Amino acid sequence: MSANNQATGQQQTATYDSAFLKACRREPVPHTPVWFMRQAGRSLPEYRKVREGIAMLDSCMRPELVTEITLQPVRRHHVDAAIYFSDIVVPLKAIGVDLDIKPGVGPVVANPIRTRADLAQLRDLEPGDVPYVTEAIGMLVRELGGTPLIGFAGAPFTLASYLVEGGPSRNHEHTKALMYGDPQLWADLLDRLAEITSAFLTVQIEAGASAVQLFDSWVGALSPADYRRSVMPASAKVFRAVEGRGVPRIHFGVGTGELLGLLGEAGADVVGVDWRVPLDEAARRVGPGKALQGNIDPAVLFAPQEAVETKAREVLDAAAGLEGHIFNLGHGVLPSTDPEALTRLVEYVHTQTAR
Ligand SMILES: Cc1c2[nH]c(c1CCC(=O)O)Cc1[nH]c(c(CCC(=O)O)c1C)Cc1[nH]c(c(CCC(=O)O)c1C)Cc1[nH]c(c(C)c1CCC(=O)O)C2
Repeated sequence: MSANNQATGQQQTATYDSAFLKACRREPVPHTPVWFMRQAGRSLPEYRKVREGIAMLDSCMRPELVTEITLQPVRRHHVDAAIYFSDIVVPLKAIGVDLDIKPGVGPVVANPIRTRADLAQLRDLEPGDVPYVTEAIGMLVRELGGTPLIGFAGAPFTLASYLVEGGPSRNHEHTKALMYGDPQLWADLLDRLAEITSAFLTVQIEAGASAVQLFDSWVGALSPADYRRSVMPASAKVFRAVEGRGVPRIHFGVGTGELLGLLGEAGADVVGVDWRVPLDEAARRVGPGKALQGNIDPAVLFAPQEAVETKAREVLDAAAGLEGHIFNLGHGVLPSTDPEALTRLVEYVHTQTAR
């Protein structure tokens, strides 16, 4: 057995009975598991301290720093899972795409992809392109013990949006122009991205990640018909590539109320829900055989504790009949969130649901 496979095996054994993985498998849980999207990051003073003077993308390539940042919210909040500290554009950077993450802006791409010739920027990702990922996950698996590590990647549509627009976009106009105007080039672009994303998730699983989340953050901009025709084949390809490894697959996007059924159909074991659709209604839209993750509005954390608990109670009540529920926010932790409000929320959910 290779050292990597051994790490994978050890991690899967140590974490198998965790509340988080049980909920992903829709088995009974000792308490509702909790983690937060963007739990590692600017809301934590200890994060801001270790990141001082280090650019975002550089920090993602330093295994010891990645390990420390990934562990910070686990230590502080006692969440039920860690999420690997990285970014959705890291695999693109690793294959040589000229891009950067600008503070307060997000990913910015030097040469946007809009023609067939531009596709040449996207070669296959090899494990050797991201040695720091394998190394950091190996360290994390040893440190985390029974706490599962979630690996992640950006989904083809969301990555395409950054690549085609050249940066963050409100209306995704260039992306949609390509999707509607040149369906063959669009399909080829998404297929390339599916290959890269599949390879990136596979590296994380082989290094010891216990679950993976595919972030299609901006796909809520599409109608169900367009999603099914122009995006779902590529996302489904990613889910098939990581199927059958005993590693649950989570699928999440913002504003995807009308797409929830399709997000599940694409191949997810767990569907992430934002705060716009209550979980009981989300369960009807997703159908049986899938767990749900969510879904308190991240802005609620700015209200007094009592109001946060009222909202958390509503989420737990709506989730009462679900086959499997992982408590989370409906999108990432906002940077100016009081970290103590997050710690108290974890404690509230754990005590309310202890069985
Ligand atoms: C769309 C998207 C991106 N990156 C990601 C997504 C999907 C999730 C989502 O919908 O929020 C995913 C991501 N990015 C980051 C993580 C870390 C793990 C975690 O969730 O704790 C994860 C899971 C770190 C990060 N990625 C980024 C930061 C902030 C930069 C910093 O701390 O210097 C962090 C902690 C940068 C980034 N990268 C991106 C954005 C929009 C930004 C924020 C820009 C800004 O407001 O400054 C692209």
